[in-house]
This record gives sequence, C-alpha cells and structure tokens, in this order.
Amino acid sequence: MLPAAGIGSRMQAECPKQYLSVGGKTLIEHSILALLQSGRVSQVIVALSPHDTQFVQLPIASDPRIRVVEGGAERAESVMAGLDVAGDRGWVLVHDAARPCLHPDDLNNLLAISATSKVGGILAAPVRDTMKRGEPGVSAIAHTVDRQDLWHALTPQFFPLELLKICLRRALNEGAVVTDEASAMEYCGFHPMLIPARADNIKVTRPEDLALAEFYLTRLSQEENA
Ligand SMILES: Nc1ccn([C@@H]2O[C@H](COP(=O)(O)OP(=O)(O)OP(=O)(O)O)[C@@H](O)[C@H]2O)c(=O)n1
Ligand SMILES: C[C@](O)(CO)[C@H](O)COP(=O)(O)O
Repeated sequence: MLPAAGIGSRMQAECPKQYLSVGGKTLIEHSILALLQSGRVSQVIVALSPHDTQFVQLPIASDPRIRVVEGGAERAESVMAGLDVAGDRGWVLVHDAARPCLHPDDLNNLLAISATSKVGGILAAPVRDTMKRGEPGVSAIAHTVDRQDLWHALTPQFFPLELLKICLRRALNEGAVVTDEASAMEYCGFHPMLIPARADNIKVTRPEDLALAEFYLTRLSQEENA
C-alpha cells in the first residue's frame, strides 16, 4: 500500500512532490518500482488525492498490479482507505510515495520478519545526532534528549493486514495521533520490530532533499547495474 495523496506543501514545488522527476522517473514511480522489483509484492494499492490528474498519465498506471483508491485528509486515512480494499493478502507493506531510495536489501530484511513475527515491524535508522527538545514557541533548547535507543522510523512498515486494519481503525476512531502505522499498533499495545536500515532511505520532504534523492538513486542504479 502506497500513500500518495499528499500535496507536498513543505517541498514548495510546482506540483505535489511525488510527481517530481529524478533520473527520468517520478518519485512515485521509483517508490512503486522499488516494491515491485522485489518479486515479493503482488499488488500495489496507491491512495491518491481526488484532485490527482497526474498519476493516470504515468506508464506505470496501466500496470495490472496497480490499484488506485481515493486518499483522505491525513496520511493515516489514506492508508486506511488502501487497507480497506486490500482483500485477504496476509501481510501488507505500507511505503511512502515520497521515499524513492528504498534499497532492495532493506526491503528483503523487512519481508523476512513474517517468518517469525506475529506483530510485524518497520525499517528504522538509529539517530546519529545529539537530539534537543525545544522550548515551545521559542528557538531555545529545553533539554537534551537521550538518544540511546532512539530511532528514525522509516518505511516500508510491514504488518499482518487484519491486525493493522483493526489497530488503525481503532486508533483513528479514538482520535489517537497516528503519523505512521507503527503508531497505531503501539496504541493498541503491540511492540513492532525495529529493523535496522540505511539512512539513505530518505523521505523527500523539503526542497534540498531532491538533489540528495537524485544522488542516492544514481548510486542505487549503478549498484544494481554493476
Ligand atoms: N493526506 C495524506 C497526506 C500524505 N500522504 C502521503 O504520505 C506520505 C508521507 O507524507 P508527507 O511526506 O508528509 O507528504 P505530504 O503530506 O505531501 O507533505 P507535506 O506535509 O509537506 O504537505 C507521502 O507519500 C504523501 O503523499 C497521503 O497519502 N495522504
Ligand atoms: C511514515 C513516516 O514516513 C515515518 O517516518 C512519517 O511518519 C510520515 O510523516 P509525514 O508527516 O506524513 O511526512
């Protein structure tokens, strides 16, 4: 499942950031292909804005493995819309359309957990910098946050489909803050696995991220063609 119904406001681009191009493909195409090229993904459900007129123009839109649903006002609602049409596929990957640099080794490491875990897990990168909590409303440090066992949550996030649907629906119905799928699982008392992953699986969010994504994608392409 690929949430792709955002407007990319922080990117300050002419179009929603998932349609910015790197290496001749849009970010959303890179993100979908990273899933399909694994050979382990049978269908990709893409949640799009009701105002999206660009996806249908992409060559990948005619791939029979792609299904489109209407996303919601928040990412979690878009994900829920996709899960509601996912059928009975056992496990589901949720991957941001804005994360085009997913490495196949990370994807395979995540997919492997379904052999042993009943809860699921996420790709994550350990925090490297000293972390500060800011004083609310002012640019001043309140205190340093212990970065021991602190991780950046990435995507894909990988869960048993029915369990994720139950947890996400409950979290949304009860007004929980859900910024990733693991948040919903945690809200319902589960402790998803953290799968150590590459820090170059960036979420293209701000203007300066596009050049970085281009560098990482070029390097990934060279590695795959080596
Ligand atoms: N209502 C929403 C909001 C976001 N997303 C998707 O969730 C992913 C991660 O969200 P984010 O990086 O925040 O994207 P945007 O919401 O588009 O960015 P911004 O917050 O800067 O507007 C993106 O692929 C985005 O398209 C979605 O499917 N539905
Ligand atoms: C799902 C996610 O990419 C994990 O880090 C992140 O929570 C998305 O947050 P956003 O505010 O919707 O970009």
